[in-house]
Amino acid sequence: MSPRQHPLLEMKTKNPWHRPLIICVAIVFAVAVIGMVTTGVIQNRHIRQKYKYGIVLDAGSSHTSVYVYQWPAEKENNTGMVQQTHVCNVKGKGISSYAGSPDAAGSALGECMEEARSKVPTERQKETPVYLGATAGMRLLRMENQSASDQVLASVENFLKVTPLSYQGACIITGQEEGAYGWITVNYLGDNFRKAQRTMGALDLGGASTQITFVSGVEAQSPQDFIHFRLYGNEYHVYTHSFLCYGKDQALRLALSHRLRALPETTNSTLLDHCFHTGYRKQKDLSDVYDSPCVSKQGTPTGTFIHQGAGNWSLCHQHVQGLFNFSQCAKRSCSFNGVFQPPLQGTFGAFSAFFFVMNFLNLTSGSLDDAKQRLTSYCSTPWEKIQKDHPKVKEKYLSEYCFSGTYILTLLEDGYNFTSDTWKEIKFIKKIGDSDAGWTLGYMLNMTNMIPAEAPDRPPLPHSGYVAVMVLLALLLPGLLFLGYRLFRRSGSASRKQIV
Ligand SMILES: O=P(O)(O)OP(=O)(O)OP(=O)(O)OC[C@H]1O[C@@H](n2cnc3c(O)ncnc32)[C@H](O)[C@@H]1O
Ligand SMILES: [Ca+2]
Repeated sequence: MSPRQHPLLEMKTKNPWHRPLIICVAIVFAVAVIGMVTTGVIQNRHIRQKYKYGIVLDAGSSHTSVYVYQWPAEKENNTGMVQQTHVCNVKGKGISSYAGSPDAAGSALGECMEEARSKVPTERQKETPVYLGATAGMRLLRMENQSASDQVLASVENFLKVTPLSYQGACIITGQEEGAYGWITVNYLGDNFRKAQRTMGALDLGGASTQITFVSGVEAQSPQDFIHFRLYGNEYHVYTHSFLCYGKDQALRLALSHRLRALPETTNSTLLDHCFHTGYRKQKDLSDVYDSPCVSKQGTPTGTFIHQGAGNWSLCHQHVQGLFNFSQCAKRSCSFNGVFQPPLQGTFGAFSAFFFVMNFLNLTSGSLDDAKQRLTSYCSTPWEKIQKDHPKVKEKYLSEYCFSGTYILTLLEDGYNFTSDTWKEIKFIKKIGDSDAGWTLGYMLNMTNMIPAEAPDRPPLPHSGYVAVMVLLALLLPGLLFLGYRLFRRSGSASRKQIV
C-alpha cells in the first residue's frame, strides 16, 4: 500500500504549522521574544544622568581657590563618584591679606563665585552646598588680631550668603583637619577605601603651614596627633601633624629674619643670601620679613635692606637646617621641634608647593642624591641666566626656587626623616584623575557624609550580570520546552508505528 492510501501515515506528513496548538505556541513565543527585547531596549535606553553639585572655597594663606564638584545623584555613597569639574583661582592674595580692609574680602570672591555658579544647572543651584574653609593665613591673623580675623570671616560670609546657592558656613579649619581631609582626598581618589587596600600618606606644603598625615600601626604617644576613622567598614589609625609657620613663605621669612639678626642695625645694610642666585639684588622692606607672628622681633622693625644672592647650595642647606630644632625630643621618636612622629609607613602623595617647586626643578623623579646634585648646580646658576631661561615665570617664584627646593629637601629628609631608601616612596602629585590633590574634596565628603562608616550591602551580582543571566535563562527555557515537545512527539509516533 502506498503511503498516500494509509490515513494514519497521511496525518503524519501533514504540515505541523497548520495545527492550532503549534500556531498558538509560536504566536505566544514570538510575542514573548518581542516583549522581552522591547522591555530590554526601553529599560536600558539612555537615561540622562542627574548630578548633584558641591562648591568648596579653599581660603589659603597665599590665595583662594573655588572648587566645583559633581557626582551622580543616585550614587552618593559609592566611593570614587565625586569629581572636580572646575577650579577658579581668585585674583589677588589670600583673605587674611584683607585684615586692613575686611569689607573688600567678600567682594573679591565675586568673579570666581559667578564662574562656579555657571557650572551648576540653574535648577540645582538652590540645593548646591557652598563651604569656605580658611587655613594657616587666617590662623595666624586670628593669633595676631582676633577682631580683624572675625571681620574678614564676616565679610566673606555676608557675600556668600546672598548667592543663589546653599551657603553652609565659613570657618577656620584646624591644622589637624587640614591634614586629615588631605589624606581622605588622596585615598578617596585612589579608591583605596572601597578596595580596602593600603592607603597613601599625604604631604601638603602651603604658604604658611605644612601637614604630614599617614596610617601608623604605632600606639599613640600623643593622642592629639592621632585620628581614628571608620570608613567603608574599615578602621584607620591615622597620624597627622600640622606645623604652623613651616609653609614655604613663612619659612622664608624665618630664614631671612635669622640672617638679618646677624647684620648691623643700619638701614639698607646688605644681606648676603646663599639661597638666592648670584646677581640677584633687591631692596626690600623689613616689615615684609617681620610682619608675621611666626617671626620673633623686638618692637616694629621698619626701614629697608638689600637682599643680595650668593648662590651656594651647601651653605643654603646649613642655614635652612637652622630653622628646625632637631635636638630636643621627649618622645620615642620625633620629626622636629620636639614633635612626636611615628616611623614613616607606606607611600606618600606630596602636593601643593611640594609639587609646584619640585616640578619646576625637574626633581619629581630620581634619587635624593640626584636631587641634591641638581639643586647644587641650579642654585649656583647666575640670576641673569635663570631669568633668560624662564622669561614667563613670575619673578617672585623664580627668585625663590633655590630656597624653596632646599627647604623641601631639608623638611623631607631632616624634618620628616625620609632617607635615600624611602625617598622613592614620595610621589609628587598635582592631580589624581581630574581632581586636585588637597584638603577640599575630603572636607566636602565629610560635611555631606558621603563616605559611610559601613560598606553598603550589595546584591551578589551586578545589575548587568543579573540581566544577562535572566535573558539567557529566558531564551533557554522555550528552547528546552520545544526540545521536550519534539522528543515527546518522536517517542509518541514511534510507539504508534509499533502498534501499526
Ligand atoms: O595652605 P596655606 O598655608 O594656607 O597656603 P596656601 O594654600 O595659600 O598655599 P598653596 O598650596 O596655594 O601654595 C603654596 C605656596 O606655593 C606658592 N606657589 C603657588 N604656585 C606656585 C608655582 O607655580 N611655583 C612656585 N610657587 C608657587 C604659593 O605662593 C605659596 O607660597
Ligand atoms: Ca593650602
